[in-house]
Amino acid sequence: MSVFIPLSYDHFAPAEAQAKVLLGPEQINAIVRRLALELERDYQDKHPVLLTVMSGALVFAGQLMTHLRFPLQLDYCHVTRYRGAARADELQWLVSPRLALKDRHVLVLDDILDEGHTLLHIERFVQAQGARSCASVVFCDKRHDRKAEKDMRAAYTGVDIPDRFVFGFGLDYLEYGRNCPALMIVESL
Ligand SMILES: O=P(O)(O)OC[C@H]1O[C@H](OP(=O)(O)OP(=O)(O)O)[C@H](O)[C@@H]1O
Ligand SMILES: Nc1nc2[nH]cnc2c(=O)[nH]1
Repeated sequence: MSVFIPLSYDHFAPAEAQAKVLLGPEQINAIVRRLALELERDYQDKHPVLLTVMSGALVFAGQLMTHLRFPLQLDYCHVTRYRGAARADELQWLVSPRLALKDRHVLVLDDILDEGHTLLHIERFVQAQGARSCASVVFCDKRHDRKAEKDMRAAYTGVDIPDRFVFGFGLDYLEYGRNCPALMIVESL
């Protein structure tokens, strides 16, 4: 299945030009290392499956993995609500996990918890597969009162961020900007 995203660099470029650094690479690295220590404390002997939510969590998962010094297996799924845009649409499954999740400890890795529909949906899917446990790890949590469930939080959160559109460190705007090493904030979106 494919998702239609128009070639849109002409729209991305002005947003990039006015974007400001919210978190630089060193701050990001410190956050990721702290999360790795928390996971090491809790998952040393659990041989978890790290279920990376593509595409946004690609960079976060890659960086986090290099700090995890315990046995784990990696898998991914792809669910999208935003299709490259700044506003959400219907949730769409593009790729399902490959590993059997039954009786496994599953860590769902995502770059951002915004309204939370994506994570809730994936957590329910993982539980329905018969996982032994399921916990979410998000790099950032956008703070506002529009969460899918009241006071929703991930089990592990890297950093809370303001209620503004962000891109970089894996997150896109119109599918551009994922390769930016900083997390950028765009006030006007
Ligand atoms: O908490 P929510 O409001 O549900 O939003 C969070 C989701 O939105 C983004 O994915 P997106 O749908 O943009 O897909 P992508 O990662 O492929 O860009 C992000 O990577 C999260 O998975
Ligand atoms: N790139 C990006 N994707 C998102 N998905 C949900 N919120 C956001 C956001 O602020 N930026």
